[in-house]
Amino acid sequence: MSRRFDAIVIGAGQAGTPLAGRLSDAGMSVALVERHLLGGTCVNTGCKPTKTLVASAYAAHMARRAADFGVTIGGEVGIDFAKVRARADKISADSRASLRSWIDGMAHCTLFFGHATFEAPHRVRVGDEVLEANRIFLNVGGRALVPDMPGVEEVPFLTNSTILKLDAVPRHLVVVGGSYIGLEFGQMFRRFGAEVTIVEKGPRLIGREDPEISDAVRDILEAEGIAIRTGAECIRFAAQGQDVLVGVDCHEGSPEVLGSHVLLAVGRTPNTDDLGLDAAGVATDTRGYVQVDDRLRTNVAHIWAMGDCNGRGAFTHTAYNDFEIVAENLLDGADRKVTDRIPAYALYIDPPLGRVGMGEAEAKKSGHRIEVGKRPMTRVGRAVEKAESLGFMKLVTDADSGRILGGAILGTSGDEAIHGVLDLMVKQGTATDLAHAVHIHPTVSELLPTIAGERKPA
Ligand SMILES: Cc1cc2nc3c(=O)[nH]c(=O)nc-3n(C[C@H](O)[C@H](O)[C@H](O)COP(=O)(O)OP(=O)(O)OC[C@H]3O[C@@H](n4cnc5c(N)ncnc54)[C@H](O)[C@@H]3O)c2cc1C
Ligand SMILES: NC(=O)c1ccc[n+]([C@@H]2O[C@H](COP(=O)([O-])OP(=O)(O)OC[C@H]3O[C@@H](n4cnc5c(N)ncnc54)[C@H](O)[C@@H]3O)[C@@H](O)[C@H]2O)c1
Repeated sequence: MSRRFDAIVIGAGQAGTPLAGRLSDAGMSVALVERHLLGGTCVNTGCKPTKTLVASAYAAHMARRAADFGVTIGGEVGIDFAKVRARADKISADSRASLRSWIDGMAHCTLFFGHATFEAPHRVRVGDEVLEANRIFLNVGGRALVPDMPGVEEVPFLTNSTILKLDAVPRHLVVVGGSYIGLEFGQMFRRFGAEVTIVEKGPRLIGREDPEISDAVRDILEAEGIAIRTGAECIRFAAQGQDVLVGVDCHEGSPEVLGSHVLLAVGRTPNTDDLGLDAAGVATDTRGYVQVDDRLRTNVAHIWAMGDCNGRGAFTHTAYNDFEIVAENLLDGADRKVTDRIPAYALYIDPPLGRVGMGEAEAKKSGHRIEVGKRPMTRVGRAVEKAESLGFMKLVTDADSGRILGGAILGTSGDEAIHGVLDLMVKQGTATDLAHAVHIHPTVSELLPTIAGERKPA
């Protein structure tokens, strides 16, 4: 016997749970299915634990720099890694508990724990239960990609999930992949006391950013003693006693790195391979991402896909925005679209990189005649006062219309201050609008109007 619902939501991630809540509030009966932990990646193995660990690493770093501020600390700064980990574990657990009480309070929502697979376009199996619904919403997220690199099966390796279970700081952490996950964990473990080597196959770190951002990030990390090997074209692994030998074959430097631990941070893959999508006729692309239209409908009219599994975003805020698009279109008569979203994100190294819209190279490539306003953080009063003046801020505008095309703040509070640019872009503001805004002193944001007024052809 199957159980009928108005809607089935598969995955209690960043879009699934709020959607279940809105549908339930609208009086619909909802089955919410989760196979592992409520909150998905962000809460359990992504944003929340990592940003908690980043905060501990920052505290250690600032404690080591105490003398710069005229503060004395009696003796060396130590790391109580068990406490560091417990803090992250608790923040994730608290978040799960709060999600559980939210879901339990939903009037028309039934929570099923188990792995969901399609049996037919309207039918989903979860263990012994068979669920049916007129509408089905996928929010199944993704997991760490483990490519078929030579030797990878023969050595123990860590992913973003398993690294959170370490009981001690690795002696030498070799991070494969020089993007978000690799750089955040790399810097954090360096600050916890590990030797760290980051191995990136591309010619530079965070290869999607403007080269000057990649270069500045590299300088920041190297200044903390992190070894960086870019252009590592032939990565391979071999066990050597308790350690792992990572072959990098770079053009210069040692051809191999011997690490006590290896973290694979080379991208993510969607959790769509074991969902029985064929039984529902839902199409995916060659990498397994569910194909959706601008309103997040799949090729099957009663099935939607939200969050990382649709390949249209890879962040918590984009997954949550997917929920807003689907819910408002369905329940409020709205017509919201993914393409209305302005790309924005932050890289949580220290100092953080806040990014919005296009970079300089991308703006040029897309045919704009551009102007750029730029300032090093050494000329941002607040950064100097805080003795955190690494990095720079940059604004990219269209020379003809004055429209803001994008911005980057690699610097203290860059993740927060970038929202001043983002909010103006949402309203299609111009550089003159920004230049005329009177920002609060002393802040990092107060220099945004200044660089908007000082922009030059680029
Ligand atoms: C280390 C790391 C750090 C990150 N830091 C940030 C950050 O600082 N800021 C940011 O914006 N983003 C960050 N992200 C990305 C962010 O975590 C994801 O973009 C976000 O969690 C995606 O949400 P989602 O709802 O699409 O999927 P998820 O949160 O992954 O949720 C999917 C859920 O579906 C469940 N599921 C899967 N298949 C099935 C099935 N067949 N049946 C039942 N349940 C199923 C899973 O168990 C999971 O709970 C980070 C990611 C990582 C890995
Ligand atoms: N602050 C944040 O918002 C945040 C933090 C962490 C993760 N995330 C999300 O998680 C996702 C995954 O992050 P990620 O860093 O794993 O992936 P990514 O796709 O951003 O970067 C993967 C990196 O690994 C490199 N690479 C690929 N194959 C390699 C190989 N064989 N050897 C060496 N290097 C190789 C790539 O060139 C690239 O630099 C991101 O898309 C991001 O959205 C976000």
